[in-house]
Amino acid sequence: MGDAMRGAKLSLEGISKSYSAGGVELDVLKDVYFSMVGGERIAVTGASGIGKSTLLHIVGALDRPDAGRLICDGVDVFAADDKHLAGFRNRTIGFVFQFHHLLPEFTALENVMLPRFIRGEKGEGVRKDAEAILDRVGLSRRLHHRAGELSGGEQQRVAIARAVVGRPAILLADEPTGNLDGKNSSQIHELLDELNCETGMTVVVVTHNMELAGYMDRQVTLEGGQVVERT
Ligand SMILES: Nc1ncnc2c1ncn2[C@@H]1O[C@H](COP(=O)(O)OP(=O)(O)OP(=O)(O)O)[C@@H](O)[C@H]1O
Repeated sequence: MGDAMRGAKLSLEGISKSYSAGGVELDVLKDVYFSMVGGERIAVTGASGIGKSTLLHIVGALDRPDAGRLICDGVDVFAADDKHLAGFRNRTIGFVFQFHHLLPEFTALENVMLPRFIRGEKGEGVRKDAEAILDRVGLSRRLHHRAGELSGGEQQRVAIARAVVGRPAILLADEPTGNLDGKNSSQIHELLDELNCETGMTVVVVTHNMELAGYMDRQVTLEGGQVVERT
């Protein structure tokens, strides 16, 4: 996988986020303070609907908070204009969604090359990197399968390959095993662990699986709009 990635130092300082829907105001995140150092593996747990995805979307700059700052290696992320924000998302963050969001008509290889094309990179290097990372996640024999033809576990591995092909400092995974059986679920967690070890990238995983959460360096729970440290 070439040169090592490195986790970034990231802090949330007084982050708040509310939604209003149907005349009801919902305060999902309330003045959240939370820091992570580079290379940590963090599990985020909490009841359904408590705000885990909301938190992850803000950490990944997919959504803006109503108040508070996100500081990444000393830079105030949301103070930047949309162009720089897109740059942060594209270069610093890798995002794995619960339902992978692959393009079903495109091959595994094309899906993994896509983020690099979006960055404006092209050429043989992009293909080689995509092939290498697909090999790394055990899919060297599925490069030219359409994403829609792969099994659930294979699709999620392609999604992880796509998230890390740009060598992000931070990998955010929102219930990446939510739709997988126990064996596939363990394999995905092992893969995330190995990538963390090999590259030094920070890994933040939202999971309902307390046993898998127990293997992470830190476990935090979202409760009453706050991040509570468990370990
Ligand atoms: N765009 C939105 N507009 C209005 N309400 C929203 C919006 N997005 C989320 N919510 C509400 O905010 C709360 C937190 O949602 P979120 O998806 O962050 O929870 P979660 O902890 O990830 O849930 P789950 O474990 O079920 O995936 C929920 O009650 C949800 O209904």
